[in-house]
Amino acid sequence: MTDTKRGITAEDLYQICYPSEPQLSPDGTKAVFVETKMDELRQYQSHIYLYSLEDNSKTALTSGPFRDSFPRWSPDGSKLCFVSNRSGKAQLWHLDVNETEFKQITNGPNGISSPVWSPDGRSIAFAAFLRTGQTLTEGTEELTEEATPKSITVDKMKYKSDDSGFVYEKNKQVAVVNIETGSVTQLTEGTYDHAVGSWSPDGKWLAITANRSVNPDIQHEIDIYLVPVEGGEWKKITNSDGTYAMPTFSKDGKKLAFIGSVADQHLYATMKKIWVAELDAGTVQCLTADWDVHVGDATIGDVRSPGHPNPGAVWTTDGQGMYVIASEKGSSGIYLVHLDGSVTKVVGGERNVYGFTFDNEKNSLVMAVSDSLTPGDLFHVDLNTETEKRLTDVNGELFQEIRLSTPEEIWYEGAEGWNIQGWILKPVGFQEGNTYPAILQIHGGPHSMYGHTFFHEFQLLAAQGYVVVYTNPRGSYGYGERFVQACCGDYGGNDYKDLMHAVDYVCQFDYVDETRLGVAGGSYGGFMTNWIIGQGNRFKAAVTDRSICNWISFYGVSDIGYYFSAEEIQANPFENPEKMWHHSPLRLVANMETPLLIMHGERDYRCPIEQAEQLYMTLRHRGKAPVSFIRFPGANHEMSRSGDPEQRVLRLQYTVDWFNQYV
Ligand SMILES: CC(=O)N[C@@H](C)C(=O)N[C@@H](C)C(=O)O
Repeated sequence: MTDTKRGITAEDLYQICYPSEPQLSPDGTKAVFVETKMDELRQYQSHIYLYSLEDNSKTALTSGPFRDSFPRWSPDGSKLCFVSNRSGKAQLWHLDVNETEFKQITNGPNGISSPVWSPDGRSIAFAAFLRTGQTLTEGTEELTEEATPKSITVDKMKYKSDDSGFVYEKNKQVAVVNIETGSVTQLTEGTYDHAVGSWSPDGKWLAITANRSVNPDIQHEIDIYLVPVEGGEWKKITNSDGTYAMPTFSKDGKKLAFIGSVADQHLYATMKKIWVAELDAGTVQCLTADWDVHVGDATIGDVRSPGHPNPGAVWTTDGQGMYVIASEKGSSGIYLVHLDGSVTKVVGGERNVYGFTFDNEKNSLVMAVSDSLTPGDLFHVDLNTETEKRLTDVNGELFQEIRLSTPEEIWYEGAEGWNIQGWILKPVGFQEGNTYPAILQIHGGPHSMYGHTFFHEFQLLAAQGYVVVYTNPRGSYGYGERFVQACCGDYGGNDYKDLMHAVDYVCQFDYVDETRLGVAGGSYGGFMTNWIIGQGNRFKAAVTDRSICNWISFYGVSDIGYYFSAEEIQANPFENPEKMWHHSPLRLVANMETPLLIMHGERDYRCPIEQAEQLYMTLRHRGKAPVSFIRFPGANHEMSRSGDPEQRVLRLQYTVDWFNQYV
């Protein structure tokens, strides 16, 4: 039989869509969710869909050239609210399920997000960005930046952020809107960022989070507060000793569960735990102190942007535990954490669960899942019968014509004899007896996790005839706290060796042509790519994306530079510049002879483009190896995952062309 399927292309990205934010109706008979895809103009659209679990029908509730998100059922399931930019800015909209008309509820000057229904279904709490001194209740003045301000006074250290640009003078405030009258009560103010958590079951309190420390620039703690909705004294639940998020009330209102980690540890390399506050006793306890697993989805892919709203800790009906997403050995699943600290896996498998939702009685759940061959779909799980059913196949038609490569899991010995997990994608159309070039892919973070999720770029390289090797060196999530922290202060040390051992490991296979190797990575993965080509000429070509090459300048130009370097490099430019320089690939430029493609977004505030400029200039000046520099105007650090679709496709094409030319 002839194989009529084809390999995936860069342009297939325009067709790939994914569902997110599933929300089961309280009675468990239907689910709403967001489906994100690109339109004919290659712009993103997100719409709200309704899936009936009774007749398995799928209906679009919204349409048009808009971004709709945050669908949320009212507690009795008769109404829906969602956030949409259909009137210009992201505002809260309301939809009666028996009617087709939407009603706009908020008119905040700068848009809103994160709606949460009150238990009586009359009000909705939400978050809104406001300029210092600006309120939600007075006027609707636009918070637009002057097109070209004549000057900007910077007096904070946290004055810019990769996703929001310049954030000086703006803060996130929490408010409540009455959906009948539209009247808005702003609950928070001041120069602090606040986030909505959950309502107490009696509707009197709102649990929120905020960093209200004296100096938020250097004090990173985020506390949980209870704010009385009708006004009055706040209650502080945590003790400014960590970063805590997503508080949820137990059904009896006596406890709060939340996710976080204590402050005396690393901000980025500390696994998140589950905490419970007993509100009457005023105690806070970590439930999962002995569970060496990260709570949250640490998986990294390239179809969705990370950080989709996830439900946090969802209490069981008997209040004896809570369901959460956690990440282990390349998979993320749903776990039940009991009040005594014991943990049961509820939904496992070699896959990436990136969202879930329960009905009121916790009889069933709907989850959003990706795996190595599926960008994302929804599944229903009946917890009583323990049966699982696939609800959607959003890319079914497209993927019917595409031949994907199925990854093979490997475990190999890294530095110091550590056991390292990784995967090999063989080329599409692989034939025994042939040899193939191989590309080592390195993830960023470094505290994230490659795993059982869809990676378009890897499939594209496999379709182009490459073996793709991707592993989780030390520093990755999924293998316990010691493992995730093991690269801190040692960038380019044993993390580098773990990666090189992966290359040694795959080069044992007859089908790998060890004279034709390439290496690629983004962000920390870009740092490591630069580091690797500074060590020698083992690779024929390299592609470094949104990379870091000089920690001394990164410290001052990155939105997180001054504290990220302190934890990750364990140095700063005024106390130990030698260490900053020691770990900088720019130091190794005299050794670099590998053809290098440098790609970088011009509005990347995480790893600003000056990093790419320094590397490009020195390599060009030295003139020993081909180097090409592609700048992406307007693109930020998330470009490869959620940026302009045409730029994403171009980036993939440049990558393939570079490897095809030099490997
Ligand atoms: C915490 C952080 O943003 N680290 C960056 C240096 C990084 O490596 N980011 C990764 C997740 C990326 O892929 O962009």
